[in-house]
Amino acid sequence: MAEKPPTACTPQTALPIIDLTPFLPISTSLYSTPQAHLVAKLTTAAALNCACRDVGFFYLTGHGIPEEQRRTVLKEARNWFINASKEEKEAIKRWDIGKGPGGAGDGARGYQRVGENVTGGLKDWHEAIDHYRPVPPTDPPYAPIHGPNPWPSLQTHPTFKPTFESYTESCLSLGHALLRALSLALHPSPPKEDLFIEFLHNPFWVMRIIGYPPLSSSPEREGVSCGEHTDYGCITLLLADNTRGALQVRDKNGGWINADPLEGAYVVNIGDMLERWTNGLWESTRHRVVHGSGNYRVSVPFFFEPDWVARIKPLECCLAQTGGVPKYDEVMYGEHLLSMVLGNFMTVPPHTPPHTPLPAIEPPRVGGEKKAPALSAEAGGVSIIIR
Ligand SMILES: N=C(N)NCCCC[C@H](N)C(=O)O
Ligand SMILES: O=C(O)CCC(=O)C(=O)O
Ligand SMILES: [Fe+2]
Repeated sequence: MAEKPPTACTPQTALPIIDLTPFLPISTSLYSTPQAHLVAKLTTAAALNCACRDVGFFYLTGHGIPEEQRRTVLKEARNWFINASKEEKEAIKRWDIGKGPGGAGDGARGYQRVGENVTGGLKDWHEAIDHYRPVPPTDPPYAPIHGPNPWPSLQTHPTFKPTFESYTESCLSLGHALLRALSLALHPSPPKEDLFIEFLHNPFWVMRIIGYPPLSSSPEREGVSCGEHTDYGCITLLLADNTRGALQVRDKNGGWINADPLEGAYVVNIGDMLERWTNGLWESTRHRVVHGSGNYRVSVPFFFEPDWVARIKPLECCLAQTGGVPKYDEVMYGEHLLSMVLGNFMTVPPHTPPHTPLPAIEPPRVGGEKKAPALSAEAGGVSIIIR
């Protein structure tokens, strides 16, 4: 008789490590019986439930994406940020809605220079290329986020586009596998892996390719590289270079945990839609980037999201575990994303120094219980970091 999977959680002071192997397509050949396979899945699912409930962030191993592919993605990203000229960068710039050549511009896709992103009313100290799932040019529900994505020139960077396109495919497969595991984590008995299938016919996705110059290179030599926020969708698969001490995660006591890179693993966190589906059983955990060391840091978060038109409200099995009263209004995922994304940019005069407080903006939240993030309280780095 196979061993029973564990049920109790142990208290966490660091990010838990979750092995997804039992949910990969190859996994069927790894176990001697279907029963042994199920036990392995339930063991992973139980660990996932604890990780999502207690921390909201975890390291993911056994994810099936080759190390070589992950290294290549980071190499391409770094190469472009370091070597592309100012003109090459501006050639694929993001435009405010309708402000690009010939009325182009979706307000989201493309290159963003250092200081163009804002979080909680403050400028972020990073540059980035944002890509979104390409959608047909006139498909109404997606307006104004209509594709395609702008790519660096094939002449100067011929391997960039194929590298990121094949990486996107890998992340989508991984996203589906992880959502099956999360389903089982919420519904182990009887075992149910398909809670999310109806929301994932055509999963939306967002990929940010981010370059972080050292904060010491900012005119004010302080502030944050990316302000405190939650992510907007299902799950974030974070691939980052080996810089330590940059990404910080809020713990349940209001302190910060360093989410340093772990060789071969993804850093994964849950987003706003999972908080809503679970009726708050799993919170979409706040995090920020404070890149204090002297190198140029590169990261590539892949946001695996529900269908654009999916209507998200607490799931029955989660309501049953949380007193039966929904804490969140129903929301269409695409509307939530739009309201968040369009708040990420603000046209500011070029002479404004980074990290001067901008006019306060209320981050749009549809329903839910989240408070607007504090505008500047965290920027001075007064919080305690537990290592
Ligand atoms: N797609 C995602 N999650 N992007 C997060 C970007 C950083 C936070 C954002 N400026 C904000 O104000 O929310
Ligand atoms: O660069 C990182 O480590 C995290 C970036 C992030 O949180 C985001 O883009 O949403
Ligand atoms: Fe994030």
